[in-house]
Amino acid sequence: MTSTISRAAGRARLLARLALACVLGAVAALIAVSGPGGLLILAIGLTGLAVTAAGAWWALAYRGAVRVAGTLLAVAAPVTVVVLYARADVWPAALAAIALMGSAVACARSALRLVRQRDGMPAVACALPEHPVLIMNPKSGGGKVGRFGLVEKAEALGARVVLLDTSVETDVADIARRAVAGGADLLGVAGGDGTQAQVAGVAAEHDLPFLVVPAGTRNHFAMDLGLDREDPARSLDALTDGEELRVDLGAVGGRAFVNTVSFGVYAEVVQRPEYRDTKASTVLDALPDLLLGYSGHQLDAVTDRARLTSEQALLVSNNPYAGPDPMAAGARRPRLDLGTLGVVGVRVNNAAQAAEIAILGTRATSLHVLTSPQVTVDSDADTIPVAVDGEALHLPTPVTCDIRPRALRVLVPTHRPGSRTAGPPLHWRVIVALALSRPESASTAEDRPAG
Ligand SMILES: Nc1ncnc2c1ncn2[C@@H]1O[C@H](COP(=O)(O)OP(=O)(O)OP(=O)(O)O)[C@@H](O)[C@H]1O
Repeated sequence: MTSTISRAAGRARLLARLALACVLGAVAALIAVSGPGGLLILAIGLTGLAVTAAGAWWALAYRGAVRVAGTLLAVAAPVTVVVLYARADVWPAALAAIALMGSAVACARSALRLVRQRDGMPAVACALPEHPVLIMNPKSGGGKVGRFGLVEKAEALGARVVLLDTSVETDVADIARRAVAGGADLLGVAGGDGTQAQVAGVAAEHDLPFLVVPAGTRNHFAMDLGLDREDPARSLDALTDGEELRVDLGAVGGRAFVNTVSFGVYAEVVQRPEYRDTKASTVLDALPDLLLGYSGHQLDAVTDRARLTSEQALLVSNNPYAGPDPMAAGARRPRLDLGTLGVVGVRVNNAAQAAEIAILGTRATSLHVLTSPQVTVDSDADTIPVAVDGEALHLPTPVTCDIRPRALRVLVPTHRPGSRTAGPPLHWRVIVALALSRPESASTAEDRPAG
C-alpha cells in the first residue's frame, strides 16, 4: 500500500515538474520571437478573447440587429486572431506557446488528480438492507427504467418497487414516508436529481440508507458520488455488495437538495412553461430582459463572511464545485462531505464586464466565488423563483440555504467507477510546492489512507 502511494506521489511530482517546464517553454517560445513579437502575440490573443466575450454578451443580452452583430463579432474575433498571427508571421511561436500551455495545464491537472485520488470520500462497511424500497420514474431519462430493465432487476434482488404515476403530480416524499412506516430499511430512487433530493430528505430524516439509481437525464449527484451513469443497473449491485458514504445534504425552505439551488436568471428561465421542450430558444428569448434588468429580481445574499448585493444570478451548491461555473458541462464537486455550501454570484451589466470575466475568471469583480455553511438570499419581492435541483419553485423571501453535514447515508456498490475524472481546481502554487517537494516528504505528507 505504502509503496503504491509513494509511486503515485513520485509520479505526481514528476508531472508537476513537467507542467512547470511546459510553462517555461511557453514563455521561452514567446521571448524567442524576434523584436516585440512575443508581446504582440499576447496582446492579439487577449484582445481576441475580450472581443469574443463582448460579442457573446451582445448576442445574449440583446435581440435583433445587435444580436446578429454580436454573434458575427464573437465568430469573427478568433478568426481574425488566427489571420493576424499568420500575417505577422508569429504563428509558429503562437502555436508552440498555446500547445505548451495546454500541455502544462494537462500535466498539472493529472498531478493534482494523483494526489487527490487518495483524498476521496471515505466509504465504510455497512449492513445490507433486508427490506429495500425503490421509487422508479418510468419517464426519467427518456425511459431508462424500462430500457435497463430496472424493475425486474431490483425485484430479483429482493427490493419492493413503487412505480411513479406520472399522469398526475405525485408527492414522492409522501410515498417515501409511507414506505418507512411500512418497514423499509432502505429508500432508493431511479429518476432525476429533483426526485432523488426529495426522497434523500426523507431517508436522512429517518437515518436510513439511500440508494441512487442514475436513471435521470443529467444525474449530477450520481456523477459526484462516483456511480456508473452509463449503466444505472450497476447501482443495484449495492443491494448485495455495497458500502456506505456519508455525505452532506443541502436544505432550502424546508426541502432537501442534493446538487444546487439557483436564484435569478436561471431560476427565472426554468419557470417558463416552454423551457422543458425548447430549452435553447426559451433561454435566448428570456435573457435580454433578465440580463439588462428589465425583468427579474435583483438579489442580495448574506454568507458567514460576505454580503453580495444586486446579483443577477446566484447559485448555491451542496459542497463547492471545482470550477467557477457549476452549470458548465462536466462541472464537478470533488467531495460531498466538506460541510459547506458553494456560492457563486454573478452580476454582468455590460460587454466590458463580460470581457473581464473571460480574461480574469474568478478574479473578475463581477464574479464572486465563495463557501459558507449558510446563505440567506433576499429581494424586494415577497416571493422569488428558485430552481431546486432543477425543479421550478417559488419561495417566500428571505430564502435561507443551510448544509446538514453528513446527514445522508448513501449505499453505493463496492465496485464503482469512482469520481477520478473530477477536474481538481488548478492552483499553480500547489503545483510549484509539489514540484519542489522532496521524495520522502512528499510520500510522508501524502501517505494518508484512501479510507
Ligand atoms: N413527482 C412527480 N410526479 C409526477 N410526474 C413526475 C414527477 N417527477 C417527475 N415527473 C415526470 O417525470 C419526467 C421525468 O422527470 P425526472 O426529473 O425524473 O427526469 P429527467 O427530467 O429525465 O432528469 P433530470 O432531472 O436529470 O433532467 C418529468 O418530465 C415529469 O413529467
